[in-house]
Amino acid sequence: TSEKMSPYENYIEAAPLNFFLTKVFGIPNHYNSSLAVGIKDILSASMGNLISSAQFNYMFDIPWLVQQYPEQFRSKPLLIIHGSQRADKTTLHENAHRYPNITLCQAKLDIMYGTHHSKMMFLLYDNGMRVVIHTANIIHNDWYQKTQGVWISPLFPKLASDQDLSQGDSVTQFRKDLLEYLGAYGTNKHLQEWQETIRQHDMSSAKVFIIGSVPGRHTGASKMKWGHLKLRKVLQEHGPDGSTVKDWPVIGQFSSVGSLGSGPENWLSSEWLESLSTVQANGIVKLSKPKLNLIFPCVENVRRSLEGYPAGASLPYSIKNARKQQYFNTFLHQWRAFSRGRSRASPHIKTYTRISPDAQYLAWFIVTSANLSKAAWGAYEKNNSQLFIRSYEIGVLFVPSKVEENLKLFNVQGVDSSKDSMLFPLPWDVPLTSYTQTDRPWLWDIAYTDKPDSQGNMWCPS
Ligand SMILES: O=C(O)c1cnc2c(C(=O)O)cccc2c1O
Repeated sequence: TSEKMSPYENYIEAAPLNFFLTKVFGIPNHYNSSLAVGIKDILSASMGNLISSAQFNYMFDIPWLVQQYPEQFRSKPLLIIHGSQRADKTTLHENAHRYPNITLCQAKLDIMYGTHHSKMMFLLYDNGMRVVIHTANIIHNDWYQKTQGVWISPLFPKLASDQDLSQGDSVTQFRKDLLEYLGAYGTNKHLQEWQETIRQHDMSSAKVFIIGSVPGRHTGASKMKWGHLKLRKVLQEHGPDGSTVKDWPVIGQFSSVGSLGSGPENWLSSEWLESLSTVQANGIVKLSKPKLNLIFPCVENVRRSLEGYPAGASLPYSIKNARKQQYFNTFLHQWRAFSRGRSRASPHIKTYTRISPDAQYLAWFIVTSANLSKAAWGAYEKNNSQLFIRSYEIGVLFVPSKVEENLKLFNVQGVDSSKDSMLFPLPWDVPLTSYTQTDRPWLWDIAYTDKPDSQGNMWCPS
């Protein structure tokens, strides 16, 4: 293995949470030197001597992906898990065809409008494996000038062959939940081989919970396994206590918005917010529903971004949905990330958290592929007896007590001098910045021709 400290080891002491943002081209280097990684860093030989890998995603530029691996790893077996169908699937196969080491696996999407959104890497080395859960498509633009989130697992060592395979799970049941998520893809030989590989690795060092979504109408014991009900279940058991977070706001930050219903009580402020404001079930404290703050770029945020209006091609909020839910605008705040040098790096990251009113503490934090939509998080059906989910999503939930035994909260800014504090590297600025009177949420399918963007262009979608 390489003698020099690998970039990952350099960061690990500064990133006890393994939570990084992607490097951004065109901002001062300081903001790319700590807590930031590029795809080449993730795939670099300093992370391990790669034997094979798997890439779960929505969009793939296969020739570009191959080029992101170090030359000596470009012919290693690579499994690509996608949700493309019909012409998109044909195109993917045409692009993969010339790489004998690449195998394609199509995730079943039997439900209308469902997508394979999940973004995850399995990296198998000669001395263990890593799991990477992130928010970026496998295309150049997603790793160039956007704000994206990446969780990189510690190196999970291989279990000794005589070791009982039931060993090696973590306090958050990371491996069990990951295997259950993979099980939902059904019987695919290559995915089943990866499940066996995962079973052979000790993942006891994983300190995050998996919050996944898989398409289906989930009932009975499966109802709480996915989407916002999985979050609700984890927070009931391991969340903050009600007295601590009473009246703490919930913050949602995302890069796309679905059809949320004609009023907040249809889904947003009812079942969805109820899950995000769940506290440990011991308290009988009847909590008032907390304030909900949402972060989604306004037109000006997009216009001024490094990419200009084209950043909005990855912010697919449609006028059709927007006009049906004007109430949504009352929750909105601007994208601002001055603290991370990324106010102009348009967000494609999705994050959710519960934060103290003075913005000093976090009760928990999620980075995920899931945007603000019923398709991603699920919606109750049949009198709350089933949860209907359309898409595959995956994210990780950080809970203080699972990161460190007696840690109750994460610190946000300035470090609380008390020993039991841990700084959480927020991707965006607090306090939040409201929209101005004239600000409107970015909509990707209308024209903006009164002011040119940072590149001097207008936006005239066809
Ligand atoms: O990251 C993703 O999984 C993802 C999924 N879908 C889209 C769409 C769309 O579905 O129309 C448009 C533009 C960007 C994305 C995107 O970035």
